[in-house]
Amino acid sequence: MSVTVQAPQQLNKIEIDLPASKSISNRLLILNALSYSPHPIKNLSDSDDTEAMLRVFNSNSRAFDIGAAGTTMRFLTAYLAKIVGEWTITGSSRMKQRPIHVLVDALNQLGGKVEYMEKEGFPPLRIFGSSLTGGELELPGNVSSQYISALLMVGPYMEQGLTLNLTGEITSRPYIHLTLKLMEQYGVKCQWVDNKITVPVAVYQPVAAKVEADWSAASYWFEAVALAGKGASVVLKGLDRYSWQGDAAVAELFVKLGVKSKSSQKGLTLSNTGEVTAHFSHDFSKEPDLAQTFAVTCAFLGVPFKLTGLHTLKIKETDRIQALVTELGQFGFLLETNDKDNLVWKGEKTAPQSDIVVKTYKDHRMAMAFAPAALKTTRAFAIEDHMVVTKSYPKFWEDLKMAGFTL
Ligand SMILES: O=C(O)C1=C[C@@H](OP(=O)(O)O)[C@@H](O)[C@H](O)C1
Ligand SMILES: C=C(OP(=O)(O)O)C(=O)O
Repeated sequence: MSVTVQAPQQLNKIEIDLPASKSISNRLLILNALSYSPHPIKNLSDSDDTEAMLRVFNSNSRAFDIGAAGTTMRFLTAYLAKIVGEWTITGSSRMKQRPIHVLVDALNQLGGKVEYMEKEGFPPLRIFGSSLTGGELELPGNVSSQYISALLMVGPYMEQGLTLNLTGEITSRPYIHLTLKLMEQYGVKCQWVDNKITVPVAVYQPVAAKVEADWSAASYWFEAVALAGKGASVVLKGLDRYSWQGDAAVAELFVKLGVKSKSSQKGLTLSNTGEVTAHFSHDFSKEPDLAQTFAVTCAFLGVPFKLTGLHTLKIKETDRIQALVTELGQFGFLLETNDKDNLVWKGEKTAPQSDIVVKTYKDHRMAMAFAPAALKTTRAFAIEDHMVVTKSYPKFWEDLKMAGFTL
């Protein structure tokens, strides 16, 4: 299935109810379980990734399939390693290509027993849950922060607590910070000094927690306002400028692409100032999920760019570096990359292909990053397998329609 996207003439007086953050939802589900919380979580995400986590918690089975949800796979692996019993956990074909050995090695060193069921280093896993001894451990911090968050949340229940010495350049740092802040909300305070994070032996205190709106999802509305031109505006209801989500950085970053934002009682109002930078460069190692939004926005605004810090993009839902090169290429943008950690556009263009169908590669962010580009194309284009958006933003297409897009 695919959808053809046509944009409205203008974007004005639009109000959007953003989805709840899947990152916060999936952390709170683990923390609620570990604290035996009687409180339901308010505003829980309705994304596939959170549904996958809920299915596990509501199941009597010992064998779980979490689909394409990275956080669910990583957080549950650590969680199940401390719940007595024998468990298996698998996922989509892509999930079986996303490495997990850093986490598995760590759990096995901390007294756990986790085995690979197929390919060494990748899901599916067999987990023999028991009490974990814990202690001090060296761990690469430059592959995925999700391994670190997974271990930290279970850390207070390890016999000796947990001390992680992170090696390499720490990637996706704000997500680790988010984990620590939520753990603190449940009464466990850790210490993070330089590359060392220390988790005390402790017991979580249940709290009535509420999930914030998702800042990564907000990025597609910043993009739409940027591409719609001067005078465009959108209100993102209930979005708070002060958030522990690292992707809140999108607000500051989009100022360079002509979008300013202002908080009000309603939420955050985005408006287009018409002031756009001549060149955009940024290191996305703290906000990897924003890279696609910026690549597409800059290209369609005609702003040459250099995006760096993209090393984790190759092991996400798809190889996002290659996917961007190929799909922006269909529109005539000639991108360059070292195929490792950067993406560069020097402003070179050729004629776009006719009858473009954007491939999404089972990646929600490919669909959502390309849809607003319709505001800049003279011919409508299609997006393939468009319902991939349910991974994080199930009502994305409904919201676009509300904003005047024709699908
Ligand atoms: O902890 C989290 O909630 C996430 C961490 C990031 O992954 P990496 O740490 O693998 O970069 C991010 O890309 C993902 O969407 C959500
Ligand atoms: C990378 C992402 O998710 P995950 O790693 O949790 O599958 C994402 O949502 O962009």
